[in-house]
Amino acid sequence: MPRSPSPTSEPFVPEHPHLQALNDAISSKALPCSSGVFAVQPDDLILYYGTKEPNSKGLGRIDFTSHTDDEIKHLADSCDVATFGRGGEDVHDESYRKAGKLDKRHFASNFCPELSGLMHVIRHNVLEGHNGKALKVELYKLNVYGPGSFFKAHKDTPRADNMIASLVVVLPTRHDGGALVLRHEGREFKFESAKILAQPQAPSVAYAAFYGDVEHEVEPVVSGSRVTLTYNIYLIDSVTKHVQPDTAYELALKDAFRALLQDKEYLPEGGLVGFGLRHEYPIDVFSVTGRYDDRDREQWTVDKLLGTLKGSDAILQKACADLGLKASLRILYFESQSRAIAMSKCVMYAGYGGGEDVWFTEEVVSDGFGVLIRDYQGKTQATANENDTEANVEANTEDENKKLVTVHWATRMRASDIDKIVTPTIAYGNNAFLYKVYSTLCLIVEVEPAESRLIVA
Ligand SMILES: O=C(O)CCC(=O)C(=O)O
Ligand SMILES: [Fe+2]
Repeated sequence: MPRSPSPTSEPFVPEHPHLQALNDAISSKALPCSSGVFAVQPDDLILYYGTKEPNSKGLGRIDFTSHTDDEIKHLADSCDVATFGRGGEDVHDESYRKAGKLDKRHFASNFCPELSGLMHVIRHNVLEGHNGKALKVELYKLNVYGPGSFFKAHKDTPRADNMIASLVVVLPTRHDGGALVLRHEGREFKFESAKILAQPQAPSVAYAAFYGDVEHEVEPVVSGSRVTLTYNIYLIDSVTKHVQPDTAYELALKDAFRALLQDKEYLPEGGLVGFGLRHEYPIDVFSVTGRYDDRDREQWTVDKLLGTLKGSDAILQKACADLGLKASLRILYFESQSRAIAMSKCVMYAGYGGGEDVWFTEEVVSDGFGVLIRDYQGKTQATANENDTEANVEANTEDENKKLVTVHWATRMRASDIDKIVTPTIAYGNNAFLYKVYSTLCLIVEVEPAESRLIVA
C-alpha cells in the first residue's frame, strides 16, 4: 500500500496558544502503569497443574513459599511452548517469543486478583476517567520463563472492545533478568520483578497492570525461572457508582479548555478541535470478497468505543463531557491516489468502492460516513507528495471534493500513526470473518460560535 512520507517526523507545534496549552496538559501525563509488590496469604501461593495428555509429565503441586528447583523444573517441563498472535494466527517462533505456557484448563492457582485485594490496588489507575465503571479480570495463562526465555516487543491482542488492560502477576521464584519493559509516547518504564522479589519479605507477588495497547517486552531471563500468571482486564458497567475526584491532570486540562472557550476571539464562528488519541483501540476488520453490504455499515462506527477509552484519552473525553462539549471519535484514512485525508465515523476497508486504492473519497462523503479534511496537523494535503506544489494539490482537492473541513489539532496522532491512516491489515478470504486490530483514533471536539458558548464552572 503506498504511503506518504511521514509528516509526523517533524516537531508538532499546535497553531494557537490555546491548543498548545491543551497539548501541554495532555503531554504531562506519565506512562500509565500500576506495578509493585503485593503481600498475599501463604495459601494464595499454591498452584496445582497437570494434563491428561499422552505426553503429560503427571500432576504437580507447588507451594511457592517453599518450592524447590526440581519442582520448578517439573512445572517448566509440563508446559507447552508459548505462541503469539501474528496477523490472524497463533504462531510459535522462538526468535520472537521463547517461554513455556500452560492454558488455564491445565492449572489452578489459589491466587485470586479479586479476593486478594490486588484489583482494588490497581483499579483506580486502570479506571482513570471512568466514573460508574468496574473491572472484570479473567485468568489467561501461566508462563514459565526459564534461562534465555524472553518475549519481544508487542501489544496484547485485543479480544473485545472492552478489553482494556493486562495484568501480570509474577510468583515468588528466584530469577535474574526478565524485566518487563513498557514503552509509550517516548517514555519507558521497567518492571523488574527479579529485584522486587529478591527483597526478603512476607509472602508476596510482584504485579504490573498496563493498558494492552502499550508496547511491552520481556527481557531475557538470565538465571532461575520467572513464573507468571497473566490476566485480561475488561471494563464493565458497575451497579455501584464509583466516583473518583478530578486529578491534578484533569483539572489542568479543564482549565486549558475553559481558557479557550472564554476567549471570544478564538474560533469566533466555532470550529473543530482535534486530538490524536494517546492510546490505540480495537477496530473490527473483516475479510471480504466483493462489495460489502451498506446496511452493515452502522455497526462499524467508532463512536461505540467512546465508553472504553484508556487513561489520558478517557480523562479527555470525561473533561469534554463535564464541560458540556460534544466530542466524537473519528478514524483518519489517507487515500494514496487522490492524497485526500478522510475523517470517518466508520471503519473502512479495501474493497469499498470496488478497488484496493479507491475507497472513500467520494463514496464515503456522499454516503454520509465522513468528510475530507483540509489539513492534518498543520500540513495541507499538498505535503503528502513532495513533487506537488501546494497550489496544485489544493486546486485539485477543491475540484474533486466539495466538503473540506478544517480541524484545529491540539495533539497530533503519534509518530507511527500516519501509517495507520492508510489502512489496518486487511486479509482477503472468501468469507467475511472478523477480528480486531489496534487502530489510532482521534477525538473531535465541537466548539460553538463565541456568541453561544457556555462555560461550565
Ligand atoms: O510476563 C510479562 O511480564 C508479560 C507477558 C506478556 O507480555 C504476555 O504474555 O503477553
Ligand atoms: Fe503481552
